[in-house]
Amino acid sequence: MTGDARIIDGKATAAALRAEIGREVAAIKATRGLTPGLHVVLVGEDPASKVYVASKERLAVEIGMNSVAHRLPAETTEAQLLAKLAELNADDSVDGILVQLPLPKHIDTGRIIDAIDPAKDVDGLHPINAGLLAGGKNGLVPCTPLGSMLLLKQALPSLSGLDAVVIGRSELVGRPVAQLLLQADCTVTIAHSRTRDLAAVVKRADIVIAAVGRPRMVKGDWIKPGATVIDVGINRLPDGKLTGDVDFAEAVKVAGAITPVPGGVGPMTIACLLKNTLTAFHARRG
Ligand SMILES: NC(=O)C1=CN([C@@H]2O[C@H](COP(=O)(O)OP(=O)(O)OC[C@H]3O[C@@H](n4cnc5c(N)ncnc54)[C@H](OP(=O)(O)O)[C@@H]3O)[C@@H](O)[C@H]2O)C=CC1
Ligand SMILES: Nc1nc(=O)c2c([nH]1)NC[C@@H]1CN(c3ccc(C(=O)N[C@@H](CCC(=O)O)C(=O)O)cc3)C=[N+]21
Repeated sequence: MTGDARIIDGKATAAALRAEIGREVAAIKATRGLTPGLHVVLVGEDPASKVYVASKERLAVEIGMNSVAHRLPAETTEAQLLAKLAELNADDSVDGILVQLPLPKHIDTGRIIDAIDPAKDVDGLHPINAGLLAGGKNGLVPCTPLGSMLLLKQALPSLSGLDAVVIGRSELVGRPVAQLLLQADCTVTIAHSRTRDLAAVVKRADIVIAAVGRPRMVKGDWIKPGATVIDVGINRLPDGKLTGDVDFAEAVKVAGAITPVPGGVGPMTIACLLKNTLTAFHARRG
């Protein structure tokens, strides 16, 4: 492989996906007088979370959805948060519920996720949705894995038989993206902090999905020439800039195609949240 990799444009792909969803929302309004509704619950004052929630709210409004952010104080108790979720579960106008993570330490995240109606769980984190995905039967699929797969399929029309390495095994990203790759008939390896000789494991891969949370950890000489690299990492450097988990400057010289940070998986995550809200709307309200 000579020359630089093709840069996969997540920003443009996400904008196109949002425009398509916007047209569907408009059609639902015109023909049925209904508006899909997304509700994001934010507990506390985490600055990064505040920015994400504002961005989700703005983009949902832009495509014509009802978008409500429930901002609760940091001292909200688990019981109060469960009561808020019960209220949203019972409200027929609420199609999607997302509880922004991380939650304050005094709240048990698992208990909160379990309390979301799986039919409204647009983050795809409820054990029912995770279980369906593990069984190869999709319910609501987590947004970042879904967005990563859409970008991957843009670069590689056929994934069947390819070697895929996922670095990271979190419930939010690594595990579900590995399930989707398996569904697409890849041979999947899941690497994590105990993996021996990560560089050699990555070197075998036709597809690398990096979801680690360590800035520029994946080096250019780990990448098989021509491989497709999806960088999920969002790391803020001391100078305020964002960088991925892949050393982009090095990897772009070796890979066949690569996603940038920013402008890669991040915008797709939000577009897929809106897509999941529409999917949840149709599944519940026809
Ligand atoms: N683009 C987007 O929309 C989103 C981006 N992100 C970003 O993706 C990244 C991952 O997020 P998330 O999955 O939530 O993170 P977690 O911290 O939950 O998981 C990180 C995973 O990486 C593994 N890991 C850590 N260090 C190493 C190492 N040195 N070598 C190999 N594996 C390692 C961990 O292994 P172990 O299990 O053994 O501890 C763990 O499985 C972060 O940068 C996050 O900001 C997250 C969500 C959305
Ligand atoms: N319940 C829950 N679900 C999530 O999906 C979830 C979460 N909690 N907590 C935090 C992480 C992180 N996350 C991002 C979404 C969009 C961008 C994004 O759009 N990033 C832009 C840049 C934004 C900027 O400049 O700050 C980009 O990569 O181009 C990033 C990160 C969703 N998360």
